[in-house]
Amino acid sequence: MDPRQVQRPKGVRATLRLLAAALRLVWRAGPRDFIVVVVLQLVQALGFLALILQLQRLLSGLIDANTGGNAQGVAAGLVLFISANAVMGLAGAIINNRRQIIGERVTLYISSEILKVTCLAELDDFDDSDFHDRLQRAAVSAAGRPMMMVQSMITIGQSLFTLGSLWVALVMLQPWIGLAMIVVAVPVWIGGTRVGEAYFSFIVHIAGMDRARMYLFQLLTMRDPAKEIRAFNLARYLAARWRDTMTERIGMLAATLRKQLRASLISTLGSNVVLALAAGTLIVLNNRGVLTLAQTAAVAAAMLLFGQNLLGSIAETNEFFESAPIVSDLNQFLALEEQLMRHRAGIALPERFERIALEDVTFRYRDTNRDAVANIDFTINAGEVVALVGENGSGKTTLAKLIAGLYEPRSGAVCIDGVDLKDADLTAWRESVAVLFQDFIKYALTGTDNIRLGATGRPDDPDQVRAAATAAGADEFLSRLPQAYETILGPQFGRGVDLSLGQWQRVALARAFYRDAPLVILDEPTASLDARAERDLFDSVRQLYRNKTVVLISHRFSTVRTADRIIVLQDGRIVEQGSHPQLIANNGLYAELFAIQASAFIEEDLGHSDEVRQPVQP
Ligand SMILES: Nc1ncnc2c1ncn2[C@@H]1O[C@H](COP(=O)(O)OP(=O)(O)OP(=O)(O)O)[C@@H](O)[C@H]1O
Repeated sequence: MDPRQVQRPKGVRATLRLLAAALRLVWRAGPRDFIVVVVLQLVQALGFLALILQLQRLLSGLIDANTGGNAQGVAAGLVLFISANAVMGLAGAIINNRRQIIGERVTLYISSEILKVTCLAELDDFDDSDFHDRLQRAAVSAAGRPMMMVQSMITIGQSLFTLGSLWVALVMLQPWIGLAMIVVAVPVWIGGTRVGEAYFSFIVHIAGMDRARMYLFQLLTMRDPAKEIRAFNLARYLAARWRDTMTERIGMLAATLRKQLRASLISTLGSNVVLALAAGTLIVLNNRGVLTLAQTAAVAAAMLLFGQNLLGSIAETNEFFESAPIVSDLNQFLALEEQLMRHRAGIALPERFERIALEDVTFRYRDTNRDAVANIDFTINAGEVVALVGENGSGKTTLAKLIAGLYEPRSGAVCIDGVDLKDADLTAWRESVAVLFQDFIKYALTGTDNIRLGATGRPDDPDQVRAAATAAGADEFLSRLPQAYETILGPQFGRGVDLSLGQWQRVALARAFYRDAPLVILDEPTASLDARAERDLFDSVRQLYRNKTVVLISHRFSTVRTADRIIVLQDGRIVEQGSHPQLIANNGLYAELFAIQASAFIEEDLGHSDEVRQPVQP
């Protein structure tokens, strides 16, 4: 992604707006702790003011006492001085304690907000690498940022209170020095913004690369890819590629850190020069008798504290400016929620539909240059079993996703009882659809959970879970597991066990059965099933889906031939449709594909017979 496309907060106003947004964030995450911290910071700052003024009084008292004055005032002043110091120490301890919990709460709040957006995002967004980069920046790069920003904000807030009260004390003691102290802060501000910009540019550049690196890391550490990576001896090769991307990242980070260091050094130097000039002025004022010794000492102490506080807050300021554009970027990501929500609100569809009509539907995936499906026109009536047939890449799954409302057509419409899905309440429509994808998820959860995920809104009913499993042919093996249905399916958690691919497919089918939706889309439901399981499945499908509408995708003609209607796709277009006998009589693509599959069986059979018949030549 071009980093110039990313909006950054520019100028004092934008930074202040961002600060306000960050404050809102902290407020929403935990208002009580926030108030406690702010009040204590105020106490600390006032404590500083009291300390400085008390110091001057103490010094004057001491000088008075030395010259024969009253020493009682000195003792009382000393008690006040120590009390103020103790209160400040206590306040500091409580602030440190509370800000940790605020940071955690803000992280929890932000992560939940990020999840809200990702839950609303559509499949099309997940096909978009820019969306993944933004998500990566929000979830990974910005994950710790709210906490850092809050912490630096609190420290800066504390420093600002302190600096403010020291500044008031300085102005009261010597206005010119007070003015000079404002100038000291300018290089710190400029340096901070430079440091922040450098780091944000790095983060924007690195997002895609970081995702690729994490992907390689997952390939090497997750269970699913482990077998192929070992069988192909790929581990070392992939680890080397991972190391290369990591090394490249470190190189880019080092260059960014050099830029940051340069900016920090220049700003520190600038502030120190102004401080030195102010100190020189103070000496001159003392030498000329403009300030008394006590005043000079108090101003010097205040200046020292001011300088220390300011220079001590450079790291925090840099961190604040580093976090600012990242948090601004995060805010922009979170703002997507509103846009995505608008997309979801729409006309409510009836629970049971009568007709699904695809009207001249054309769809092209993002960043591709050809239509995956084009000019598709057909109708599915409630209760029909419609099969989609065609060679690999002909557009069957794409059509299924369009019907399920997972993608929006580029042109044309998918209408449910006359309502275009574009205008409908998609969440409600998806409740009416049960889809079993060919690449279904193998949830590393219990058998019960794997089935119950089909309808999480329904009250827990073990009988229904078992009924769905029985219909899908999964009850037999699930019951035999060590903890039966409560066994975790996946050995990576709690002594769970893995299943065979065919068994997994039956569990996924059970999930679809359990959903009990009026429209069922089965994308290659029998791909991993043995012949007996396939036959059993279709017996139960007919039984279970007597009152339902079924869209069936399969390369197995034994499976599709029973459908009421078969739609044949080629290169994303419908080339034929009809019942099995009609399509065979048509002698078109369907008949050709059917003949190829049938002859493959026969040839295999003959080939095997030949092998048996012909003796092996020595
Ligand atoms: N997310 C995607 N992004 C870009 N192109 C895609 C995406 N998914 C599928 N395609 C492309 O769309 C076309 C149709 O794919 P689709 O998955 O619908 O085919 P299919 O008929 O289901 O194939 P198969 O029989 O192999 O499952 C293919 O050319 C494929 O490369």
